[in-house]
Parts: sequence; C-alpha cells; structure tokens
Amino acid sequence: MDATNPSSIDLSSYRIPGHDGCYYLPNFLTEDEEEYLIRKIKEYPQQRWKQLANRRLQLWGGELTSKNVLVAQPMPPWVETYPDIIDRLKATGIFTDSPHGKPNHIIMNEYLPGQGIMPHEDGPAYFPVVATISLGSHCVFHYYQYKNDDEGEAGGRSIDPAPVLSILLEPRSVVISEHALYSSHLHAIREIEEDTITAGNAATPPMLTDLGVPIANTDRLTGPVYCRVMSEGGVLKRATRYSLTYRDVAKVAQLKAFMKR
Ligand SMILES: O=C(O)CCC(=O)C(=O)O
Ligand SMILES: [Fe+2]
Repeated sequence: MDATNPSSIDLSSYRIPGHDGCYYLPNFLTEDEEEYLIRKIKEYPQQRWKQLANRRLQLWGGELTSKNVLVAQPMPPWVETYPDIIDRLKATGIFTDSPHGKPNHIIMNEYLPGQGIMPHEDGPAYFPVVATISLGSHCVFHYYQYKNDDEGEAGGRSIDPAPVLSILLEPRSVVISEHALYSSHLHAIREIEEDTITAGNAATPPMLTDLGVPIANTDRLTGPVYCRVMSEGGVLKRATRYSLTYRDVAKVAQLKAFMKR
C-alpha cells in the first residue's frame, strides 16, 4: 500500500485468497519510518527489555497479569506520534468493534537470525485481532491447526505439523490475523537462519524447499529481491527482525501515579 495517511483502507483487496481472516499489506511503512523505529527500539532502556529463552522483547503500553488484565503504562511517546501507525490501523477498521477502538498494547519482538517463535495462540486477553509489522528483515510466518485427535502426549492438543498457510512477511509490511486464524489456529516462525525457495512454474507456485509448502502471498510481494527469488528460486538470508504486534486488551487497570515505572 501507499504509506501516506488514508482515512480509510479497504482491507478486502489485501485478503489472502482462501483464508478468511488473513490480510497482507506490503509497504505499510516507508523506509524512513522503518529506520526511525529501529533507532527508537535500540534506544529503549536496556533494563526494560524482557529476555526470554530465545528472543528479547519490549512491552509497550504495559504488562498483562495472569488474569489477562493489562496493567497499563504510557506508550513510549513516539508510538502515538510518528509514524502514525495507530491511525493507519484504525483506518483498516480492524479495531472498530474492539473494546477501546484502537490498540492499547504492543509487543515488540526482536529476532536474530536463527531465532523464531514456537507455535502458539495469542489467547483470550485480546480482542481477537492482531496486526504485526515487520522491520529490518523478512521472515516466513506459518499458521497451524490442531489435529482432530483428542490429546497429544503431554495432555495438550496436538498440532498438525503441516502449516495451513505460510506467508512471507517483507520488511515494512503488516499482516493482520483475525477470525478463525486468530481464535482457533496457532502461528509460528521457524528458528532458521535462511529461507530457501524453489521457483514456481506454470503448474506449481513457489515453495519453501524443505517444507514443500507454497508461499501464499507470492503475488502480493513488492520487494525486487523477494519477487526475483520467488520466480527464479534462491535463498533469503534473515537479518535481525523486529516485529510490532498491535492488540487491544479488554481489561485494563491503571498503574497508580505514585508507583515507579
Ligand atoms: O514476530 C511475529 O511476527 C509474531 C510474534 C507473535 O506471534 C507474538 O508476539 O505473539
Ligand atoms: Fe503470537
């Protein structure tokens, strides 16, 4: 899309065919905006990063309790000023029916090459839509469904290892997940350093070579390198990727003003 400031964005033209609830919008941000955001992410106080086993993150807007309540804190100032991402997301209409009419919580994930995120659901704390912006690198994002059999070995539900949908997220794009893809599916990014693509031809679309699954948004990609690799095949090396995941938490508790931030 054109990263200006439209008052209304028609999401239907960005829907991934055959997958109600997944929209891919390339060029949601400009390169200048991307560079600015990455600088702000890097300037964030070191002690406020959360270090997980295989990933670091920043929580903007507060933290969730185990009871799914957002203990709200002010967003970093640039989040609500420049770039005007929240206004652009509102223009798509995805938050029109959400409790606050706009996102109030953003998880900023950092992935080094080789890092990813295991299949998971984002869960019931959020109004069932999430908008994810990619900065700095591409990745391949997979949606999975549970198997029909009742229980996996650990007593949890087992996951069908074949993704139901795989899309390539270009830097500066946004992907929106809602409906069944939010509420009953899982999503993940594999922990690999590069993505190898087998070229498409008249009969088959471009595929992830090792998994043999098609890249469902191939004809929506705009970056020359991504377009070339889809038509000729090749390897896309991952760099450090930052993802901004915008959500609306229904239940909010305000931190008392005297409490230390
Ligand atoms: O980094 C991404 O694109 C996905 C992150 C994610 O799934 C999450 O934060 O819940
Ligand atoms: Fe997630």
